[in-house]
Amino acid sequence: MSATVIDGKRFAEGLRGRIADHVSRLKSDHGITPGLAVVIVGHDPASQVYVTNKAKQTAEVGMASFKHELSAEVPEGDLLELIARLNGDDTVHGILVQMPVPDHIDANKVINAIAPSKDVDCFTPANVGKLVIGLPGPVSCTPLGCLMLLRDQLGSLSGLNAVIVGRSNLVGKPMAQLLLRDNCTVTMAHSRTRDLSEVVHAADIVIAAVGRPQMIKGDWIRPGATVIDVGINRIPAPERGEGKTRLVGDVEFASASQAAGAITPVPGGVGPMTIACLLANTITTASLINGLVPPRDLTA
Ligand SMILES: NC(=O)C1=CN([C@@H]2O[C@H](COP(=O)(O)OP(=O)(O)OC[C@H]3O[C@@H](n4cnc5c(N)ncnc54)[C@H](OP(=O)(O)O)[C@@H]3O)[C@@H](O)[C@H]2O)C=CC1
Ligand SMILES: Nc1nc(=O)c2c([nH]1)NC[C@@H]1CN(c3ccc(C(=O)N[C@@H](CCC(=O)O)C(=O)O)cc3)C=[N+]21
Repeated sequence: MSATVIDGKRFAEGLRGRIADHVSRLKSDHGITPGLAVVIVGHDPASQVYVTNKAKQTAEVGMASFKHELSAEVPEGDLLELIARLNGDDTVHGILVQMPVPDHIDANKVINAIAPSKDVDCFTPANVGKLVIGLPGPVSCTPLGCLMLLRDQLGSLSGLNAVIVGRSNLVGKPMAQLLLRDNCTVTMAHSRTRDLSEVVHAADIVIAAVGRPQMIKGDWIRPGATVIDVGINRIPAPERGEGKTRLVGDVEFASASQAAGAITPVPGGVGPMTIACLLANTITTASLINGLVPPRDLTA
């Protein structure tokens, strides 16, 4: 069997189109231009690409985009001061500090400095709490993107066995909350999980968020399962020429796509959805800051 390849890139384009429509309504009906500030510390080339894509897509949907690049040696206090300034800036409705930050900076301090009302990553304890108990607010971007692709593919997720490999605050944990909300039976696997291949084999839905290139093999996948590959790993690709690299996920795509019913590719799967959901969250925060009800249909 050969799986349906889920086109996250195209799905994200559609979502950005709906976001652009909503932005123009916010402008014309309420005089609000949603604004997103992205802060990057250091010069990691992969992060730079990601931040540049984000800025470009933010502008394309009609939002205001603010980019702040700080040197890798910036003192923690300067970063916290910048965040405080953005918290107080009425043209900014969303603040994203690209992770990871350099070792001399305490990531928890940075997260806690962001006003929850502008926390479009859904990193602050206040917003994580809202997510868990189901109150309106931003929803973690990557998990939200995965959920949208799953709903589009499967319709109802009710009663399905979902296995999430990886338990980070960024992906695994919020993913579990969203799938639980959609009535999946959720299992979280991690580096101490025994018999991982068997745990994965029980899943109707597999979410791979490990950060290990092609670790999850095709024969672990239950025939017909839906596989969402969050991993973004750059590996050497000598076949493309000396020193060249390519992106692969955490799933061995060639073998897994023989077993799965549907599977996301890397690139072109979850990644573009993450950025589109970030823009959707900026509409949510811009609405709430201005006392408006955030649109529910955008990411439904
Ligand atoms: N597409 C997108 O938009 C995004 C992609 N990513 C990518 O997703 C991947 C995961 O990111 P992130 O969640 O931040 O990663 P983290 O490194 O924070 O977490 C990795 C998780 O995988 C678990 N793990 C590590 N090794 C194994 C193993 N051998 N078997 C089982 N579990 C294991 C770890 O377990 P333990 O807790 O026990 O250590 C941990 O929970 C990365 O490739 C990242 O680049 C991330 C964000 C967005
Ligand atoms: N505060 C914060 N929030 C994040 O959401 C966050 C972060 N920090 N740090 C890093 C990770 C990683 N991440 C990605 C998002 C999109 C792509 C993406 O668009 N990928 C394209 C390919 C891009 C390429 O070619 O390099 C794709 O998969 O098709 C990748 C990675 C968000 N993260």
